[in-house]
Amino acid sequence: MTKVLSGAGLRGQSAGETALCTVGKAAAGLTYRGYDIDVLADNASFEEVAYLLLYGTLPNRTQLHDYEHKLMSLRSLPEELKAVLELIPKDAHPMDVMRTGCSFLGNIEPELPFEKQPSLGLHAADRLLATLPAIVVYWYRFSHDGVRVDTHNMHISSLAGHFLTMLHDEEPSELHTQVMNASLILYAEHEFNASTFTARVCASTLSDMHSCVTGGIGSLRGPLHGGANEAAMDMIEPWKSADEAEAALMQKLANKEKIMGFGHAIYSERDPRNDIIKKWSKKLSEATGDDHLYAVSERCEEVMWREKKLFCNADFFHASAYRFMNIPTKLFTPIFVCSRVTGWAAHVMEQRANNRIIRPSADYIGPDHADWVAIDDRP
Ligand SMILES: CC(=O)SCCNC(=O)CCNC(=O)[C@H](O)C(C)(C)COP(=O)(O)OP(=O)(O)OC[C@H]1O[C@@H](n2cnc3c(N)ncnc32)[C@H](O)[C@@H]1OP(=O)(O)O
Ligand SMILES: O=C([O-])CC(=O)C(=O)O
Repeated sequence: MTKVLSGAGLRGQSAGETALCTVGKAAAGLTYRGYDIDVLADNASFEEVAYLLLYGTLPNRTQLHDYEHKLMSLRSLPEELKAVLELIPKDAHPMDVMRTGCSFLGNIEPELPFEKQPSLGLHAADRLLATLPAIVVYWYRFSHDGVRVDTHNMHISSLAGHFLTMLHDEEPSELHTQVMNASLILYAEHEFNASTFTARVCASTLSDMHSCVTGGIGSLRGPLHGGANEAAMDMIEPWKSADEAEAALMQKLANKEKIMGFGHAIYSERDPRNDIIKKWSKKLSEATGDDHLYAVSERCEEVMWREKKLFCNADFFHASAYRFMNIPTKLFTPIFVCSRVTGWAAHVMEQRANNRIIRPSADYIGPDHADWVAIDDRP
């Protein structure tokens, strides 16, 4: 059996410096470059937040206009990439599609020599930010509906609106655009979480942006990280009332199961993003005439706090919010990618600006010495 080391998971250990984000300030706070998450979610567009993370300051009106137009102009997918996406079967997981799409784009549009001109990294980041939503929705609509979506839309400036329009073939309501915008802001950045750390380790070898982001997608996929929004939906979907949810959840806790969408490696009191997405989930529940899903989610929150003192993380109320907007469960974690790519890329740029290869040590727990045994003498 594997021995769990006291330092397992590197919890509480600093692995470097960042100017991008604070997580768990006074046990519960979150800021991006000093701006509080509540303020950003209430006032900013996702594009403003992306600019803040990647370019270092909030854009003025002209800079924002230019940035939005730049991102819009980068939405088209190359024909070779579309051909690859069309080969991926319908039952593939969209996170695998994104991983492949990102990696393939790196073959046909490799990042130019960023060592000589660091700003080339930002161009690769902007291209990924503009194309990742197109990659996943193009594949989804082709494999599920046989439709080749035109991803080059110069009409809708927000990534939130563009994503929902490509997915549903119609422009979203104001409410849906607002919720998606807030969701993208909440998911954009989170210090040295597992996927960002993956991207930074990759960057520290002086690898290219596409490799760093591809690695980030792979790390985010797991249910202990970004995959939790999808896993939370799978859990709550069958429960048709709050009482049914409570009984089923109590059984899961008795079985010592992990409940997806609860707990956090850094926050100890609450996840500040939960109040924000929960508020939007409630608004959507009222707007759609939902008669149980929001109540089920709220009861899960009550039971988990009462029984385990565990709070909802950013993922839990995202599940119901996305369902109310008719987003298929399999696309929940890919939306997280469309947002977190800003954080990953900003960390890659930060790592490159002050780089030393990341190479920690391990505490060796194997045998001191092993005598060689010839192959025919082995048991
Ligand atoms: C966007 C994001 O990535 S947010 C995280 C999304 N992930 C999830 O929602 C998955 C469910 N949550 C978890 O697995 C964990 O809470 C993590 C991975 C987020 C954090 O993990 P850690 O910091 O290692 O916390 P750890 O696992 O040590 O938890 C401490 C105790 O609480 C328990 N616990 C933590 N989270 C949960 C949970 N969701 N359900 C049940 N018990 C839990 C653990 O079993 C452990 O109990 P023990 O001391 O009796 O063994
Ligand atoms: O920070 C973490 O460990 C997980 C994460 O990415 C997030 O909560 O957004």
